[in-house]
Amino acid sequence: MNRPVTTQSSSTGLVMENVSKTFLRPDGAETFALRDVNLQLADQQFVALVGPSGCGKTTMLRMANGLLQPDGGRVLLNNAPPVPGPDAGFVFQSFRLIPWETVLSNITFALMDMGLTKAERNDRAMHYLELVGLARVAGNYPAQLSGGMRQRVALARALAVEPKILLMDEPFASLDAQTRELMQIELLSLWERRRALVMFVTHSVDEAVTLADRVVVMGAGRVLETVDIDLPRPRAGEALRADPRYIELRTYLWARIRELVLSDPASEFHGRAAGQVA
Ligand SMILES: Nc1ncnc2c1ncn2[C@@H]1O[C@H](COP(=O)(O)OP(=O)(O)OP(=O)(O)O)[C@@H](O)[C@H]1O
Repeated sequence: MNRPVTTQSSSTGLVMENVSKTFLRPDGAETFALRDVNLQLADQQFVALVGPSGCGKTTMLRMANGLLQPDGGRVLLNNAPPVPGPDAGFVFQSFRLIPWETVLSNITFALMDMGLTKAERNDRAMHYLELVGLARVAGNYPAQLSGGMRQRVALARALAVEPKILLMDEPFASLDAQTRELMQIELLSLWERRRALVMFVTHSVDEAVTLADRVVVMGAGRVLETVDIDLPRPRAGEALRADPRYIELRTYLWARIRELVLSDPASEFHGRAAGQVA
């Protein structure tokens, strides 16, 4: 399973070549967020990024939509440097909805700079609200919705711009276990219907294996390994979790991440034996 980074002949998708990024801390010290990252992700692939806290996952997402520029190397999205805007849809753990706007306006607002008429913006927003099953709350305000509903609105907003790449930064981490599983099923069903390249950051190995075609394992700013998830789709529920291949992939990835955490001097678990951490 310890495979090198694969290169694909397709020129669409996301390419990172020798990408490095350093941040300056307030005390003047340098933090290496990404070091010499090489990665090629095919269009329409579902990719999960996993790795210990601070290993560069969010930095990678921000590079993928051009919000951050590399200090070294280059990033290409469909053969051109990514530019912040409608090429990418972003979904965050904290939803980031505008509290004083209705659900519908939260989505139409994201469509403002796309050259659409007001009627087209409304139609498109309603279409995506229907897809996530929330057309009935279009006139509500975010505070009137549950956490799961808010995240579905955020998802509809990101999908409504019909992005080339969907960037999701721990989007389901703040949801309860049942809602999280339902959101995973919903996301996969939306993705099956309208494919885009998805980069999905998660701390959950189960979530990564359930959702992704490929899991990118990161540690200390580097891509350490990519693992292909060769499980059949659709994926969900007990049958998936009982699949011996699922268990094998999950066990392998969990052991890999545990090893990274235990060997990270910045981790509170640094130096503990693997058996001491459940
Ligand atoms: N704007 C910034 N200024 C200074 N340092 C930063 C900045 N953004 C990220 N870093 C540092 O870069 C490193 C990588 O951060 P990043 O947020 O990409 O990690 P992560 O893997 O997403 O972490 P987590 O899982 O905790 O969200 C960390 O050491 C972080 O402190």
